[in-house]
Amino acid sequence: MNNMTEPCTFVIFGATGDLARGKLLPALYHLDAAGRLHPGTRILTTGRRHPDRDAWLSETRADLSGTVRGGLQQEVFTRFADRVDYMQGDLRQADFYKQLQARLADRQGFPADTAFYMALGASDYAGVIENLDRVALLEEQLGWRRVVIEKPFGNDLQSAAILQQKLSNHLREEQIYRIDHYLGKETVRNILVFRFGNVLMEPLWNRDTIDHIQIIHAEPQGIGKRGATYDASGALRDMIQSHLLQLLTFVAMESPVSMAAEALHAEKLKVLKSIRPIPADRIGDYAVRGQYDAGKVGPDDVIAYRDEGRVAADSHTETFAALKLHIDNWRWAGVPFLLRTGKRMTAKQAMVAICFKQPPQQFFRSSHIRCDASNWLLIGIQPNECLRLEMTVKAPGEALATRQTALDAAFRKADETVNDAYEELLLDIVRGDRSLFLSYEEVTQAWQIIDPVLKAWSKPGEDLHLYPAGSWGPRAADRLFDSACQSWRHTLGACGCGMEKL
Ligand SMILES: NC(=O)C1=CN([C@@H]2O[C@H](COP(=O)(O)OP(=O)(O)OC[C@H]3O[C@@H](n4cnc5c(N)ncnc54)[C@H](OP(=O)(O)O)[C@@H]3O)[C@@H](O)[C@H]2O)C=CC1
Ligand SMILES: O=C1O[C@H](COP(=O)(O)O)[C@@H](O)[C@H](O)[C@H]1O
Repeated sequence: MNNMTEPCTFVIFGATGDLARGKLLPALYHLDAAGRLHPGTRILTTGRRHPDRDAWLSETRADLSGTVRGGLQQEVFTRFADRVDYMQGDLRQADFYKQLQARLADRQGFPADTAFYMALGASDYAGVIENLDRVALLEEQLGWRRVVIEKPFGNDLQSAAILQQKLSNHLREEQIYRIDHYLGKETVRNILVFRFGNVLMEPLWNRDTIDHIQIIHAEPQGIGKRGATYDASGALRDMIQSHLLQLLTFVAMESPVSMAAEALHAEKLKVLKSIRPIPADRIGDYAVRGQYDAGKVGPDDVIAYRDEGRVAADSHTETFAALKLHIDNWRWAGVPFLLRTGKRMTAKQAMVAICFKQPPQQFFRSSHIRCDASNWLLIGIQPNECLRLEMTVKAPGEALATRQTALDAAFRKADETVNDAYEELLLDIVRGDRSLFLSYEEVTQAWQIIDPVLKAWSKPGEDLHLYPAGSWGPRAADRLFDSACQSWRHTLGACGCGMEKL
């Protein structure tokens, strides 16, 4: 067994939802398969949709068959299923907590150390925690009690403050794990290693050589069955307030004094604090919103966002958001950071794309500046995890003709697998390691940045651009660039890293 943790109980609220089905349960299964879950660890899942354990388990088995690496292994699934219990109920009803308390208290093998996981919409967190405390489930006499809060932490700056106030009535800060699964991704943590484990890039990593930076997340999926949760959220809250701003901090921060939680939090917070506020009267110059219309993703015809289940027919919730930010500090003055995310886009790709400035003199070109002569560093996060450096080289034959070529570096060897983000983070919770979880200050600072945009987008308006499903989003997002030479990067393309796709 490798890195096995102590036995504990995971209680998952929202275990019938998209997050649990698509990410949390596969992560727990993978940990079990790898012998990283203690044999005594138990999982109590809750939801409304299924009446009993059998119904929940049968859906979970079908889900896992489609999601786990290397296909479902019956032996592992049997062991996994033996750990799991399910409780149906409405978590807005007080009775639910009495039943939960009874289920955990009769100690049907549930270890006392317990992590409560909120795989729920943001508006439910405070109520659940208050109720857990009411039935004494947060008391720590017998073992630790930790609460995992999914992003977004609140709905805006004000509600985040209210949520924090409510949590602190029931929990010590050390019990709160504000999760952002992007920080659990190995390719995201590799940004820190790439930056601070090599001397090569540091002299170039600033305003002198960098033209602009793009932080991109595109996915072809729509919102599936999570209409109710997503329609109350939107792309800005769902992806930018958390994941993309966290990626930005990794790209932009100064070297921390160590990789310990406080040191990382401090450097990330400095970056967030240096971001120039977006002026409320000029939102359109800095932010573009869109919503997917019907279209074609690959070979499939797909419906418009407004026709998805549990979405308001006149919804103005954005499924695409793009933002231009400036970091007003010594290193980054004058370098725009462009963030873009969208659902029902052409293809899946998350990456950081760093565009370097044009050479000061064009020896190998006609006198006018050519847009395609920039060097790019592309840091693939998923599914293509390659590191790619695009540069200008001489084209064979013609005198001084040039062309672009790429140096590709694999993130992993072909026979290595990369753990899911949630695998590591779930173990960190059990170990009590909060270094990859967010501080409250970071969360509020991130809300501070996007709050003016949220306010402007809370109303319907002509600035909500419909884009066909299967495209790269609305063309209006192009207007965020400062120069005609700048344009969005979409994918890493065929990266010659020799990596097999997981
Ligand atoms: N989906 C993803 O990939 C990711 C999501 N997140 C975050 O995770 C959270 C959950 O998202 P997601 O799973 O997508 O949302 P879903 O809408 O898919 O799931 C919501 C879950 O909450 C349950 N629920 C809602 N109301 C009640 C209630 N009154 N009583 C009992 N259960 C209830 C639902 O149960 P039922 O369906 O049985 O009614 C369902 O299990 C969000 O905050 C999101 O931002 C974070 C990272 C990734
Ligand atoms: O937090 C979320 O993330 C997923 C995308 O996660 P990834 O690891 O697959 O990139 C997104 O689909 C979801 O809407 C959002 O809530």
